[in-house]
Amino acid sequence: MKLIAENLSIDRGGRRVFTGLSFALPAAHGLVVTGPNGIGKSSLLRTLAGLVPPSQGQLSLEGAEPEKTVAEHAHYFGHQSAVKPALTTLENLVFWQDFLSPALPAGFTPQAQSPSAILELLGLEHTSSLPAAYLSAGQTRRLALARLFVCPRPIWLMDEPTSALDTASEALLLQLMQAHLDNGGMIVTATHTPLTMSPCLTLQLADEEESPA
Ligand SMILES: Nc1ncnc2c1ncn2[C@@H]1O[C@H](COP(=O)(O)OP(=O)(O)OP(=O)(O)O)[C@@H](O)[C@H]1O
Repeated sequence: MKLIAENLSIDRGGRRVFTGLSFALPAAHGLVVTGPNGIGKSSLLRTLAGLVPPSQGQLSLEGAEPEKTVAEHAHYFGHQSAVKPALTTLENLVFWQDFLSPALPAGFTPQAQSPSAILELLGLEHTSSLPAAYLSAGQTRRLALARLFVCPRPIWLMDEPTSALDTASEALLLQLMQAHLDNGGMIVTATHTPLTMSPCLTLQLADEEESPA
């Protein structure tokens, strides 16, 4: 399995954010996208997630389930947590498990976890019958993360994944990210915080006008 971006251009609000971006990400690899504020890291992740269409260029996933798009092979873990506040934490996960369809291309074989098992793993079991509106910011992030485990998909798109997490939760997140790579998954993450994943590629976005000639 390989995620390939060819000659991508992305526009936001009528302005070109970047152009001519290409990369290839093999299975079981992470890709850390770095660059200054406003350079287009979140926009790239949103394009990979199918939320912002590219103005030019192509995305493809070699070795994918043929009837599914790149976005249908991906989980998007963005700034907003996609948590329904009126549902309990358990109901949130049951909803996502019913709503999302898994993608299990060759070489990617993790089992879906049950909502209650992943709540326990992420230290949220005591909140299972609590409306998600009552969770703290860090607990809400952990619930958003739990969604990635109830429906296995090989590509994780993670925008500043450590935000709002305490030190222990951040360490657990890094372990889970590494386990995802070890299972043959891929992670594209935009971050200002150094993250340890192995093997890992980097993609530095830079303002073309400020790049050396
Ligand atoms: N919905 C939108 N409408 C118009 N412009 C937008 C929209 N979303 C983002 N932009 C613009 O696109 C550019 C890239 O934004 P983006 O959020 O991708 O940057 P970023 O590299 O992730 O920044 P940061 O490090 O601050 O999170 C910025 O100039 C931003 O103002």
